[in-house]
Amino acid sequence: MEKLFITGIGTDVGKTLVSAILTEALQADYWKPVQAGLTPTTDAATVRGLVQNQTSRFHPERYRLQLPASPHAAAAAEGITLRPEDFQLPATDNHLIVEGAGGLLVPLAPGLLMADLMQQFGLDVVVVSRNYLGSINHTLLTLEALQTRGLRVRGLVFNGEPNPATEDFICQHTGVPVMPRLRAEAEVSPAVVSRYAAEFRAWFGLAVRGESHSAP
Ligand SMILES: Nc1ncnc2c1ncn2[C@@H]1O[C@H](COP(=O)(O)OP(=O)(O)OP(=O)(O)O)[C@@H](O)[C@H]1O
Ligand SMILES: C[C@H](N)[C@H](N)CCCCCC(=O)O
Ligand SMILES: [Mg+2]
Repeated sequence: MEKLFITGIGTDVGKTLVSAILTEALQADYWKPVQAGLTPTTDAATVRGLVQNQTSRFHPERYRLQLPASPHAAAAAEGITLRPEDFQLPATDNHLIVEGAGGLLVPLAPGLLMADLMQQFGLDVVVVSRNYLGSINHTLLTLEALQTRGLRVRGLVFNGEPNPATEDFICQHTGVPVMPRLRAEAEVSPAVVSRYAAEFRAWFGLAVRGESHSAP
């Protein structure tokens, strides 16, 4: 079973889109433990709207915070303190996609980072790297912090128009497995997610939906 934590090199890098693609590819369950910002929509609602298979289940967020801000600030604004013991992975026999908020070292509470929660869950990690000037540094910092914490990278996803100089350097320098890349799409739709999901299924060794072979 694939149980994957989706993080990124920052906020707005495409974690929710990649989560939707992985959820569709694996017909996995989806869980966003901490949602900061509820309007115009939540990440779980976005993924639900992009996924077409009937198997995926969407587990309720543990925290739904009003402010679209860092989770520690959004929680403080509501007088809430997030604690590690508040979080338990949803029980499921299915594959599971867990989406973080922002990047790896985003604070949840004083002294508590998203990375601490990831270590608590012990899941393999998917890192989303959006291509922009500065993304090499942000990607290498993220991968180094994951390594320092003993978190295993299942795959890196480049998002945005290809930049071979950036992507080749990151791949050669770190040696992390690379998943299919995403182009900048004119619109993000169920059809786009379905197209990428087929590529990701192949990457996982799932030639036909639901039929599994050995993963790389
Ligand atoms: N490849 C792409 N093509 C077109 N639009 C994209 C692409 N990747 C991401 N986007 C858009 O960029 C925005 C940010 O992406 P997304 O919501 O997936 O980021 P995120 O990393 O999940 O952010 P957060 O930290 O808030 O969870 C969204 O509007 C999304 O639809
Ligand atoms: C509100 C936003 N879309 C994310 N959910 C949270 C991003 C937190 C970023 C904190 C930081 O790194 O400064
Ligand atoms: Mg998101």
